[in-house]
Amino acid sequence: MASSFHRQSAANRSATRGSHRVAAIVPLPHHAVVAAVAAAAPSAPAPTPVPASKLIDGKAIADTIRGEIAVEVAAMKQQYNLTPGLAVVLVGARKDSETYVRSKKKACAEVGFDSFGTDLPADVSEEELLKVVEDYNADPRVHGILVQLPLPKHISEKRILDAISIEKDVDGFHPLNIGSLAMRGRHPLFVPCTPKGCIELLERMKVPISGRKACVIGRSNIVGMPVALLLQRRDATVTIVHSKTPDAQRICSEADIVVAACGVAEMVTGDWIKPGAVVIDVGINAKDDPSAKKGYRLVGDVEFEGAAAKASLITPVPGGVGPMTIAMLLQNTLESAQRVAKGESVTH
Ligand SMILES: NC(=O)C1=CN([C@@H]2O[C@H](COP(=O)(O)OP(=O)(O)OC[C@H]3O[C@@H](n4cnc5c(N)ncnc54)[C@H](OP(=O)(O)O)[C@@H]3O)[C@@H](O)[C@H]2O)C=CC1
Ligand SMILES: Nc1nc(=O)c2c([nH]1)NC[C@@H]1CN(c3ccc(C(=O)N[C@@H](CCC(=O)O)C(=O)O)cc3)C=[N+]21
Repeated sequence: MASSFHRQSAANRSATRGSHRVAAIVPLPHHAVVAAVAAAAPSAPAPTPVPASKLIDGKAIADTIRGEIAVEVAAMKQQYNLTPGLAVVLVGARKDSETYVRSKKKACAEVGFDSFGTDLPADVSEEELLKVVEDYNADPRVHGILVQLPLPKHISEKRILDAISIEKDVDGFHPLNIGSLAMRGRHPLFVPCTPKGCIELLERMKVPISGRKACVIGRSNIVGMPVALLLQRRDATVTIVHSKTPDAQRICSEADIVVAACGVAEMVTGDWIKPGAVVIDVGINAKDDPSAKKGYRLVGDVEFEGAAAKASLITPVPGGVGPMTIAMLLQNTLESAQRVAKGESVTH
């Protein structure tokens, strides 16, 4: 049906120099009108689907990694009688944070980890939160501690994150971890989860990194800067663009690999993408969508359809980097438990 409408309108178009309104003024056969109405409802015509061969299926890759982790956990229980444990601390009742924390706990259960959780009210004092972190630092059942961000305004994020014992900092946010990432010959204890997930996607998709031009859009401590450092460690030539960069679009359009982490919904359009580039979209933004059950849907920092038309490979949102972040959190927690099991001392 849809194709017959397209054929019909194409025929009409030649007589009217491309105006789509022709469909309304030139009588169409009944079946074409039905197709036109279907195509117009509920809003714009559906875009051409992105071929599966272009998609980086982060959810499937994360599922594979979680399967690999579950095997390691079972072996560790056998060999060392030790179960990895992750503690997740949530302050306040932000809906998105609650959702993430729930999925982290579920992911722990699925791979056979113990999970510990502390939910605190939004008005908890900094001292009380510090006490929770210190208790987890001292608890031998806990190999990883994650304090869900953002924290309420009255609490110093820096003070809390600095209090997490470096051997349990599975988020990899400690300055020593980031510092090690920036130095040749050094290896951080934990690589931050989202940046690690981006690299894992490139590696599992066999995307060459060495010698390629990469553009990272964003320079935050938790995504942009560490992802740029990781790409650079793998011998990419990396340019970081940020909110004060003039001509970010032109710079980006020269890159073979683009990592978008600017926190601006659908900012990176097709014009930013060099034909054949690989696009990793870290962004998670809620966009109003009355046709969606929840009234919104998730979109990335990349305008997906336009970028996909240019890219050779692209991550979707949801189902791209997000699930990898959780898989990498599990992997970091497993590594932490393995260090304990093997009695490895922690040095930088
Ligand atoms: N999938 C996942 O697991 C995760 C997803 N996210 C998502 O990733 C995105 C980035 O997160 P995060 O790094 O925490 O965000 P931040 O807001 O901390 O940082 C955004 C960065 O983008 C830069 N930026 C902002 N506007 C522009 C612009 N117009 N042009 C170029 N650069 C710009 C900022 O520049 P400047 O430094 O100059 O201000 C800043 O460096 C968000 O969409 C977030 O929701 C985050 C964590 C995990
Ligand atoms: N200490 C700390 N560490 C974090 O790693 C951390 C944090 N705080 N605060 C918030 C951000 C955000 N983040 C995400 C994790 C998973 C998905 C994810 O799984 N997203 C799914 C969709 C989930 C949905 O449907 O809502 C997807 O993209 O497919 C998204 C975002 C971790 N963060």
